[in-house]
Amino acid sequence: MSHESPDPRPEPVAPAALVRTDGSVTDRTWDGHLVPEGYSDMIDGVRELLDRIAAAVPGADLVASTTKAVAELNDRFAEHAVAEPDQLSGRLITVPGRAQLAVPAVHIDEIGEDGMSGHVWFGRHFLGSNGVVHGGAIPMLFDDLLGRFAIVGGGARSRTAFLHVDYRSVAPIETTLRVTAHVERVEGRKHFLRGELLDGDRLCAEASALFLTLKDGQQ
Ligand SMILES: CCCCCCCC(=O)SCCNC(=O)CCNC(=O)[C@H](O)C(C)(C)COP(=O)(O)OP(=O)(O)OC[C@H]1O[C@@H](n2cnc3c(N)ncnc32)[C@H](O)[C@@H]1OP(=O)(O)O
Repeated sequence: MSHESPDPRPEPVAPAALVRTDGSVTDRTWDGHLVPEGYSDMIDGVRELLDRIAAAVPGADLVASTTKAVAELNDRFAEHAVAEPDQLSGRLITVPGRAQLAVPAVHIDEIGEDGMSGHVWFGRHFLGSNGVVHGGAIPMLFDDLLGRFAIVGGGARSRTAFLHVDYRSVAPIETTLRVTAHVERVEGRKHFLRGELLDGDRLCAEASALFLTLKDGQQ
């Protein structure tokens, strides 16, 4: 059984090249590794695939061909495995979601030293139930976004000490939601940050977090 339904996915806005928030273009990760052309498009494609799989009831033919294609891709990617310091995924700071597939892709509209605003669109991959974003995806979004500000400036490595999320109202999937984040205060190594997720003017969730700059030699 198949239903014709309008495709709710927004037009892709992630650029093919890695465009920084000031409009300049880079082809490197934040720690200097060269990124192959089309890498962020590949990540966008895989994100879409996750949404498509979540939303589909495939026939046996499609299940079998997908299983075979995925097995082949797994083998090919295994041949290109690198050690953690050399990996690209998660290190593309200019790409929504840093090319880390577990992280919801936040598109930054404005960014400064102390805060940012942007938007995010959760596809079916992030469905909890009843048209609502999975509750676990929202802390993931905040941890990643707020953690980014803990390294703005000196670029020092930091780690989440606590992340508190209040779910104020449901966050719908397949809807463009607004995201804000700002630094509340800094006390030595301690960076206190806050964030909000909004559907229009309606507050869906808010977060407060403490990130600690790591000491020399701290793992
Ligand atoms: C761009 C990329 C963005 C990605 C962001 C993703 C970030 C992450 O998810 S990191 C992974 C998740 N987090 C972790 O695994 C952290 C595990 N915990 C730890 O490693 C340690 O407990 C760590 C580093 C947080 C703190 O340890 P340590 O550096 O020894 O701090 P410590 O000396 O105990 O405390 C320092 C200060 O922080 C305070 N503090 C520490 N933890 C907490 C806490 N949970 N709540 C409140 N205050 C705290 C202490 O009270 C102390 O305050 P003060 O200086 O005023 O006395």
